[in-house]
Amino acid sequence: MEEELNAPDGAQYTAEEPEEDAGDPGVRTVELIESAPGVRTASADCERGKGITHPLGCEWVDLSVSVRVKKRNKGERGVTMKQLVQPTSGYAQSGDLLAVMGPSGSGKTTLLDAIAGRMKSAAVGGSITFDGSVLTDSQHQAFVSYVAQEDSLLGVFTVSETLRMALRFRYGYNMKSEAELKSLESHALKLVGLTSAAGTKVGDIFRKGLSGGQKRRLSLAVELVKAPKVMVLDEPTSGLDSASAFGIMSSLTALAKLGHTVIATIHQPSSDVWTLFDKLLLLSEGRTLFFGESRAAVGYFGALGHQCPELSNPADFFLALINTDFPLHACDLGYLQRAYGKGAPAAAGSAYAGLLPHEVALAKRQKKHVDLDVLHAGKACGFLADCVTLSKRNLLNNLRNPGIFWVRFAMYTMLSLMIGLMYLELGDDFSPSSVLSRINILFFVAAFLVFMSVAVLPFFIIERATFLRERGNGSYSVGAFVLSNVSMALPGIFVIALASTALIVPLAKLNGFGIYLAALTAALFTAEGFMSLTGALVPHYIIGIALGAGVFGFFMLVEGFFIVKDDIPPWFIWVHYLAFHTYIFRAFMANEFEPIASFDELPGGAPAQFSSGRAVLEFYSMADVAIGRDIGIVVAFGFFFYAMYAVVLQLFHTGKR
Ligand SMILES: Nc1ncnc2c1ncn2[C@@H]1O[C@H](COP(=O)(O)OP(=O)(O)OP(=O)(O)O)[C@@H](O)[C@H]1O
Repeated sequence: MEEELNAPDGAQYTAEEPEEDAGDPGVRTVELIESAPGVRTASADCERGKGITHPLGCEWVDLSVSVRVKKRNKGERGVTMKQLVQPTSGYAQSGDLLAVMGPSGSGKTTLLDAIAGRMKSAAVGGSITFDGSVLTDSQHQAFVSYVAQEDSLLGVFTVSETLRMALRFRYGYNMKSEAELKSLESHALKLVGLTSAAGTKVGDIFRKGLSGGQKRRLSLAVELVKAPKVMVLDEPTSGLDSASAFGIMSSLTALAKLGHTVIATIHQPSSDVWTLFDKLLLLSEGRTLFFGESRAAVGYFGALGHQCPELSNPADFFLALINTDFPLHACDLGYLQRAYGKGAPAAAGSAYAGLLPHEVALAKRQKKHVDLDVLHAGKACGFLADCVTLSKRNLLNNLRNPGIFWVRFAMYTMLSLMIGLMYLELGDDFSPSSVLSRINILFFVAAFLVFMSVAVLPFFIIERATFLRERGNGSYSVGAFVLSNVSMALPGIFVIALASTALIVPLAKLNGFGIYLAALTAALFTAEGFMSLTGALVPHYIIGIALGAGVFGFFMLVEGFFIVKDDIPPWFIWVHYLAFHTYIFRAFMANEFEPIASFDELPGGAPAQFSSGRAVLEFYSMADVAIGRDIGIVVAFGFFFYAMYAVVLQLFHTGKR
């Protein structure tokens, strides 16, 4: 079972030397994986390129990335294209650890995103092939795992639970036994050095958990357990101390030696880490200054007149050389670019320079198409299994994250108790003034309890980052995500509505407990659907809260309380129909007033304004209320919001940038 972790395509991974592999004199043997009994280790089976009969990972030819930017010059308007990455060619094959280095802003992330197929709005030129084929989006997701620069983990889960869920998304429930899953989990933990932290919670704003470096390592392990063929990592060592950085890079090297292709950007590798790289791609200002065997880089730059001093870390030397932001040691970049472009590096035996190394050419001849069986192995479970995993996760997350359920539950309970006490035994009072009290309590519940759903938005937006990562890596579909969100939101909503109803209705002695509960549950369900949609539409929760509050405020204004429907100006009447608050208020009003046959007369025997509950409903233009239909409309709005939420996620939250 460890083999699945270690070998992305076990069938193609043998201990035999490939026919035409000339070997590599500069090979290092890596003994880094502490293997479980019976697990092949990197050192036992393969050195770079050896033992892998299927050596081609990915190749890019004349790859460039451009984005549209507004023209900046005075008097000029419109947009122009800005090239973030100039045409560059290269490859990373099974067994390789390719390090992409360059100063900040040099285009490393952009290049990585392009290779990993994560560009949405940018124009990507040239070609990128994996095992000789151009991949579709879904093939990309199965073939390539991407570890982004920012960690996006759910804070309420332990390290072990986080990995278990990643395994469930990969294997579902029938493919692996509990023992096999446990073994995969513990092997991944060993690889990233988190065994002792297996039971530690990731941590969030409510609780302390893993350190930044540990989170980084967990993000890596989450992708590692899926055994992807190609791993693309943006700054896997950022925030780590030098020993941890070396540990992580060692694990990645070992992984590469077992047949994976590993491409990673790295900012400031120590000299120990530098020795682990197989290949190096050096970028500055979006231009490639070097691509080739990392051990050839010192000689290459030496040949161009930039000799790395003895006992210096070559990584530090190169980065200082090509950093134009702080040009303390910076050289003439133009010269290096021209030299690279002219093929000077080929002479140094280091550059791609349009010449495919013989093993890549061989693999291209042997294997023209992507092995679809391998790709399908990337995701071995279906929609239902994903729904089960996501539902379990949502339920636990809702229960464990105080901000999602418990804080709201406490707020609703306290407020409902106050409402119940404020309007104590109102139902026994049939004086003319009780009409106003009844209408006010119902408006307050319909408007303010719904309004409080805004509080959940920040958590939706925090969790969106996790969704983006998982969707980008093909863990599950939008449908499974939304369906499990909806189904797991319902129990919490029902409990909150029940607690609120149980406090308000008996204390205030209102009519129709069951209908009141149904209307409040529907209202909270729909409000949460609206906030989910809002959360998907806005870039930041502050904007989302402002937007949600603004819309809810507007809906309250036109729901028929502050101004009766017949008096709403024609230019706003459409909002009255669009606002789901309207239907909640109508259902509450009908539920309360319909059963009241009469109200008391005014003191002195003068008739009151409203003789009966029916008269109140008529005054508020609510004579036509059919409670079931109105609650049904609220629920329909809820499903509409969730459907729109799914559409927005599908179209705009693809995990690409
Ligand atoms: N959508 C965009 N529009 C305009 N410029 C962009 C866009 N995306 C990135 N850039 C610019 O492209 C350059 C390269 O960005 P990129 O994030 O790839 O750099 P990087 O080398 O990964 O930097 P760092 O090491 O700091 O993460 C930067 O100058 C950045 O401002």
